[in-house]
Amino acid sequence: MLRSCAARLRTLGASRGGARGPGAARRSFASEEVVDKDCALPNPSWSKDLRLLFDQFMKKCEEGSWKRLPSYKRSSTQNFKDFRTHYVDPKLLKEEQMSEAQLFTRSFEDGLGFEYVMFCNDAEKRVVCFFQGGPRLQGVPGFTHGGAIASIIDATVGTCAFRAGGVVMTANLNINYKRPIPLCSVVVIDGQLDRVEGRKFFVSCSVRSVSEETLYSEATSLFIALDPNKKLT
Ligand SMILES: CCCCC/C=C\C/C=C\C/C=C\C/C=C\CCCC(=O)SCCNC(=O)CCNC(=O)[C@H](O)C(C)(C)COP(=O)(O)OP(=O)(O)OC[C@H]1O[C@@H](n2cnc3c(N)ncnc32)[C@H](O)[C@@H]1OP(=O)(O)O
Repeated sequence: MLRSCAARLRTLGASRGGARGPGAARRSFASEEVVDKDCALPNPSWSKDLRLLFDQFMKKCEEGSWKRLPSYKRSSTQNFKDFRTHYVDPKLLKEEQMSEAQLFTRSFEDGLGFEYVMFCNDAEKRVVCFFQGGPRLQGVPGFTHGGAIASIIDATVGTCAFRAGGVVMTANLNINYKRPIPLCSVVVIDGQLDRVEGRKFFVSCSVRSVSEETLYSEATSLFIALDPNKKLT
């Protein structure tokens, strides 16, 4: 069992699996069917700016070089199950806690937390994230909390590393906060895989205003592809 999981996790990098096709993902959960909504699609809380950027990049997807990445509160893909089986020590986690587990950046009601959509261009080794931070992400009055900015940066550069290297974890994330991000504004996070050294994936990104006039933050990061033969805990 573990060996086959390890083998599947090893191939995850090649398949760059993880995300499923667009639309809802179905999971049978006890008797009723749980339908996980694809959160990377417009909802009424999206501003005009966010919708415009979404429409622009959906057109690029039609041209073929970019791909929209679906995003769910919970992932029930085989990759995710393999990750849990292989790396999560059952003694550390209680089942009832795990049943409540959700992706942190997808754990807020529409419009209150992280509203975002990511597009990837594997040929250019880039992931672009359009992010609208809601009112529950306030740091100093009127501006987005630095930890919330770090979370969406981690998710964006992490997705960039994941597309190239499969199951990765953040080893290092350095952020220079240049200008505060006004709460509820839309920003463009442009992630770029800079180099790969063995299991080390170096990814950088900028966080800019929609007009590109304001550079809010810049970050560098190191992600490590997990070694299935090494325990995490
Ligand atoms: C991921 C999902 C899995 C399932 C996928 C399915 C569906 C999901 C779909 C999409 C997912 C998309 C993207 C994911 C998005 C975001 C990812 C979020 C990631 C996180 O939010 S994750 C939480 C925070 N993260 C941690 O909780 C990690 C704690 N940490 C550790 O668990 C270990 O630390 C680990 C595993 C990182 C490495 O451990 P290890 O034993 O495998 O590797 P080792 O230590 O041997 O280092 C190997 C080489 O890296 C160098 N190195 C290591 N650390 C360094 C550092 N800090 N600075 C400079 N160099 C460093 C060494 O110096 C050596 O270099 P050299 O080879 O040259 O000697």
